[in-house]
Amino acid sequence: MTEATGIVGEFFSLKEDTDAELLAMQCGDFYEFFGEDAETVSDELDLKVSQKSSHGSSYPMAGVPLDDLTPYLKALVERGYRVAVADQYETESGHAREIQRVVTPGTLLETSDADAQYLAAVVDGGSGSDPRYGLAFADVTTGRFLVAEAADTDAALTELYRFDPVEVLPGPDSRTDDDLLGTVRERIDAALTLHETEAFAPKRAAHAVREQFGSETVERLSVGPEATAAAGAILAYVEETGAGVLASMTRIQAHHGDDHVTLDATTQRNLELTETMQGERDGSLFATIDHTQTSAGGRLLKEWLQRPRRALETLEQRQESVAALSSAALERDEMQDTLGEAYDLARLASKATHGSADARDLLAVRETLAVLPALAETIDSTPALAESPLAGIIDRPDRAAAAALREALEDAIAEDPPSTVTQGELLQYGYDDDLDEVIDRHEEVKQWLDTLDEREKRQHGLSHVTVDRNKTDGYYIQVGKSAADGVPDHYEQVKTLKNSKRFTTDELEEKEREILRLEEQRGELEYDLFESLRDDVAARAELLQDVGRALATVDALASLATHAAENRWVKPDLHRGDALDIDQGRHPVVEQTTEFVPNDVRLDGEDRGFLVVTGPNMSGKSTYMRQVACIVLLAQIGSFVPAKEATIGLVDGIFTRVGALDELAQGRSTFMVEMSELSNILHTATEESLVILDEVGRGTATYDGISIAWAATEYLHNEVAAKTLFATHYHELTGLAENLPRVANVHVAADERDGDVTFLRAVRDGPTDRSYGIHVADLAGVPGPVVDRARDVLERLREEKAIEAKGGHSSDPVQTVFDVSNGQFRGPANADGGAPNDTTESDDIDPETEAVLDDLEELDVNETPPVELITKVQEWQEKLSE
Ligand SMILES: Nc1ncnc2c1ncn2[C@@H]1O[C@H](COP(=O)(O)OP(=O)(O)OP(=O)(O)O)[C@@H](O)[C@H]1O
Repeated sequence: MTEATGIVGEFFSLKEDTDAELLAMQCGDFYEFFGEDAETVSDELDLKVSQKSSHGSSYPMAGVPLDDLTPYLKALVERGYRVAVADQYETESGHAREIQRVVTPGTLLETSDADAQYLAAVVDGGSGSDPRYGLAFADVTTGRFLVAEAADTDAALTELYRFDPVEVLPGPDSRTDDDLLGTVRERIDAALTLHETEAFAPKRAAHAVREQFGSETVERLSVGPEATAAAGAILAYVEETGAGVLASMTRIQAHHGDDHVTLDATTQRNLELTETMQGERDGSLFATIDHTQTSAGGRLLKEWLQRPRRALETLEQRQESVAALSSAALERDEMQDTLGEAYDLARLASKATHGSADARDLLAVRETLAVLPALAETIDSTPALAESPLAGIIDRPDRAAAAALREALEDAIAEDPPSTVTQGELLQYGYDDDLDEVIDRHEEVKQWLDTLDEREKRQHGLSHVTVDRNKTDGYYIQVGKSAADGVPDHYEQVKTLKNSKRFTTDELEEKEREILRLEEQRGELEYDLFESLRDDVAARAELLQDVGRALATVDALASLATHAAENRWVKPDLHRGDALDIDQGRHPVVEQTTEFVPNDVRLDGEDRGFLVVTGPNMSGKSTYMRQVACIVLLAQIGSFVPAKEATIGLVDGIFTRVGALDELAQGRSTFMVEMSELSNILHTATEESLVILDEVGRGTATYDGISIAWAATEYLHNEVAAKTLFATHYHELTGLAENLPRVANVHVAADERDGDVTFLRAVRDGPTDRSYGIHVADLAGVPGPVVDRARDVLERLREEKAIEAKGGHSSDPVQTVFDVSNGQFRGPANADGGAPNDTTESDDIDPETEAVLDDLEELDVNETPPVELITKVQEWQEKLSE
């Protein structure tokens, strides 16, 4: 094929200069895609492909009209493409084209989605075995910019999951980090972009960050070189893609994991914070409690849920506001109505800095600025609200500056401006003297033209006269056929129609020239004035962000108050101790759709820190445990909680391990996932954490499962000492309460009468006596013979098996035996006259088994890391099966 020339050749040569996957090149009134790009675009967006010939070859071509590019770009970027845009501009010798910007998922400004749109960078600065991460997150649509640090891969993933970026820029060392990137690919729906490595170079990055945010700010942040490199890389990337929004990034904030409750990625998913396990928004905790009126308020509330706080003072302040707002129903309604008038100020600020805000956007800025004093008025005139922290929230932005900007816009922008910015009618009369002069003259000529028909009728005794304009004929006087013969001599005919004739006159032509000139003059003058007004607004980006933040905060608090008031939620008492006491708690999401049976939860740091939750399948164990996690989480965003009364000791992290639904599809064995999640919890949870374990050990053979569950319980109890709820079908575990001082049993009650099970959903102290699993199988329609056979097998298992168990006090291990046949513990070891390991002396044990038993005896469970324990158990199993 011969080399393409002409515009196709130009397209390919521009394409070579960019690493974007697609190129849209302006050709006159269209943006065109050629070659493979045309085919991709046509497949994705259903565009028609035609052929363009160049130098004897033909090339696929697809195009979109100039004004329609934005929605197409948006659609392509949302499908994960990076699209370069080459604009055409005039030169002395014709025109030229140049790539002005590259639109990527993280730099797309034209989003209509209310969600935050984070661009993330992650830099690994540690050594191979000791990684240390720096992260930066920027939302170009709102100017929000944060840096964070993470001590290991899991912590880095937790932050990434928390911010849920749409595009991730891995630093040079992170690109080969399969642990990190593999999980990012699996769990986060983000485009991975390999940006030039120089952008991550420490010196260059630090310089960029100082230039953008000022040296002082950067020093105050005191983050390590990795986080600075990540921040610098983001700045370089935003600049290079040509998004033109750097000016809206007015502030850099450090996100300190320590201020927030640790919520690892798995937990965020398990608790269905922002979407359900099936990926739906509806049914998530966020969707349930969201009554915000503005998209900024919704974004903030979601951020609160994803980043619950640890600081008691912050939480109590939020609680006070929620309490005040929930007691003042009428005023809250009024404030929510007022908030309904607000637009997304942070996004408008970004549009202004980018130069894409039109007059309607500035009008939106003006209207939203007016919301602030309106809210302040309601707050000030309502004692309960005025005395709450709300008053301070409203006063935080510079209100005088906000009022001044609003007034400036009030005097400037026309009441109903068009969406184009080049054709005038954007500004009010009186805003600018020169403009007023043009407007006066323009109006005068318009007036002259508007009244011309009447004058012509009167002066020349004509009937059926109209004056109008169109593209081909310009201004004309149209006279009905019957009167057309009587027009004066100076009328010059321009066109004959079926029922009329069109004329012009010298005077009309002159006025036409004048009005065109005035229109152009007015358009240009207004555009210049508008641009400088827009620049003024852009220069106040930080103020707009402050006001936007204040409105969003009030909106989010009012939303919490609304939900609390409508659902009878109560204000929890927060404290720094261990006790968790929930009286008649409910699950915040399940209670919306079910006649919910409330349940109590009581945990303390002394004799009740670990609850083993048993109960039949389907009885409500998972719901109960999730309810506890959700209530604690809600309390730590400052919300009220679904309960009659609650006292909540603040936690530093919430960890969950619940049944994995979809991991198999992602190519990892369920059991492997289960174990790595367990391992993460055992390593990371602390004494101040809340741990929720649902059926740990289920993914493997029963005895493996029990052993792991058993060992994990001991470790969590003895070493970690976290507040834990552990639901299990292994009834053997209920015996642990006898040996481990902080373990207590609770069960979800069911009533069995005449072979029928009724779920009571009530949680009671003590273990359950049966599992009812076979009953559920029966309920589910498993064939009769299978159910009967299962009963037989169960019976036999109960008769034949006994499990050896080890108690808790590491200094003085207690040997106990749980006898499944009678559901009782036989320990301590020699309580029934013989130690369980008496059996090792039996004659028929082979040497391999004996070796395993010796090994087992020697192993100190409390001193052995859980993962090693698991490996050991697997080793023994293999030996025994040999
Ligand atoms: N307190 C409650 N009040 C009303 N309905 C409840 C309550 N708790 C649970 N449910 C309902 O009972 C059903 C089963 O609950 P859940 O999944 O928590 O049971 P489970 O004991 O964990 O089951 P399995 O052991 O089979 O996993 C769910 O549909 C849930 O909505």
